[in-house]
Amino acid sequence: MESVNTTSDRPCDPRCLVKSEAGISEGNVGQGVVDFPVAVVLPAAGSGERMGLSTPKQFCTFLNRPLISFTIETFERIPWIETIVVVVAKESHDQMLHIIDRFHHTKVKVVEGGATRHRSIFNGLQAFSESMEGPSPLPRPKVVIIHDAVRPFVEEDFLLKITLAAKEQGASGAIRPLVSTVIATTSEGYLDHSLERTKYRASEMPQGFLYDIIFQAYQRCSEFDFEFGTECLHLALQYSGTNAKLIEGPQTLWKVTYKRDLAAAECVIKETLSLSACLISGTMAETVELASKLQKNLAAHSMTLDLHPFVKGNDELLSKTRNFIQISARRESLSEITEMVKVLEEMNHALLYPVVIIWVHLCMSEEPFHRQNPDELSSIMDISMKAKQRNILLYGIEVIHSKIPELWERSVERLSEITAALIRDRNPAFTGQLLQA
Ligand SMILES: Nc1ccn([C@@H]2O[C@H](COP(=O)(O)OP(=O)(O)OP(=O)(O)O)[C@@H](O)[C@H]2O)c(=O)n1
Ligand SMILES: O=P(O)(O)OC[C@@H](O)[C@@H](O)[C@@H](O)CO
Repeated sequence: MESVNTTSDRPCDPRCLVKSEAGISEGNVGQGVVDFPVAVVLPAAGSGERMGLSTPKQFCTFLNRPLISFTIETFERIPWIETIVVVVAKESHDQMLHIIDRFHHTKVKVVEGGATRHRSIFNGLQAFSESMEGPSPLPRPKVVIIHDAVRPFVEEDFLLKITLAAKEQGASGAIRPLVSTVIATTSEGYLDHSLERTKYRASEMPQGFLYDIIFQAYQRCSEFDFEFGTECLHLALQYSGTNAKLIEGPQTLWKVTYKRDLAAAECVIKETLSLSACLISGTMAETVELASKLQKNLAAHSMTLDLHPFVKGNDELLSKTRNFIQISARRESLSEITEMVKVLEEMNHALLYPVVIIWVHLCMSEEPFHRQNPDELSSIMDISMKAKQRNILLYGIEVIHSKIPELWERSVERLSEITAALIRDRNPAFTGQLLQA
């Protein structure tokens, strides 16, 4: 069992931007309501056979991070959750410690999993219990949340509902409507009967329990349960006589099981990252006009651009987004981009999610920038190569300020489309290029 640092030094989770727009700001949902210790057990010792990859799915990466890191981040941001126990296979122990260190995760303890999910969960629960052998136990929680490590999208307000219901009822669980009818088959592989779908629900995660109830259930359950069971709520009912309160959760609770689920998870995160951007335009009339047009056009792509000067130390502003668009007509502005990269690196702003910087060069003459300054092209590439190593993706776009209104409008439209695509896709392949709008 290992412990790691307990301070958190990270900018806002982009997914909380969604909540903040929905009026739910991170971190104050449960304060004052949860006045008892809460811990989480994340079973993550599976092999991910259905994913069909050599890497267990919890360690498959997207946006330069393993799936499990996104799930841990969700829980470590919640102030009323004290401890996160991650249960991994013995052979993944060092890899898990590396992930914790690499992404500065907090509150995390790592314990060894078992041959089945129930055995892994029980091992996780035992981390809180006195035992003759082994290191000193973690402080015993009043409520323990059990959540599959391969379900990265769970929101604080739903976790609060599950936690409070578990405190009151002894057990609680997330459910979702079935999307396919459940049928029973004969031994010959024919239809025996179908279940009336309205009477059934899919059991999802998170689930919450009074710690003593679920720990007792695992102490009493059979070898058959350990070997073949998949439902913690059943154990609580069968062995602790506790009937779980069922709470319908959002559709984002899905479990990453197949390859398509990994692609879907990446898509959800990218969508959330692209909701906002910081737009820096300087004071020149033409750049201010272009910024205003860009802001209006990107609103049509569901992107909110806030016009702000990029001020070092303005952590409140910088923590709100991971997208920065600098519009400039001056050649020297590349040095400003270098400074921006330096500030973002010092803030570790790209630790968890790739940061996008788009340098828009407004060419006031008919002679494109790259013809006027051929050596600058290599500078953009050099700056972007270094920035990419720190998860900062730098793109260049050149737009010529045509005197012909139709040409100018068409260029602005193309600039908007390219900008939206770069922010949304965050494709490292296009970094360092000077694209033409
Ligand atoms: N012995 C096991 C088996 C599963 N799990 C965890 O339980 C969660 C849900 O299980 P599942 O989706 O079935 O994961 P796998 O067993 O890895 O997937 P598969 O059945 O495709 O092999 C996952 O986070 C998985 O890592 C675990 O901790 N210990
Ligand atoms: O069954 P699997 O091992 O694929 O995954 C575990 C799921 O069954 C479980 O997370 C929910 O059904 C709730 O118990």
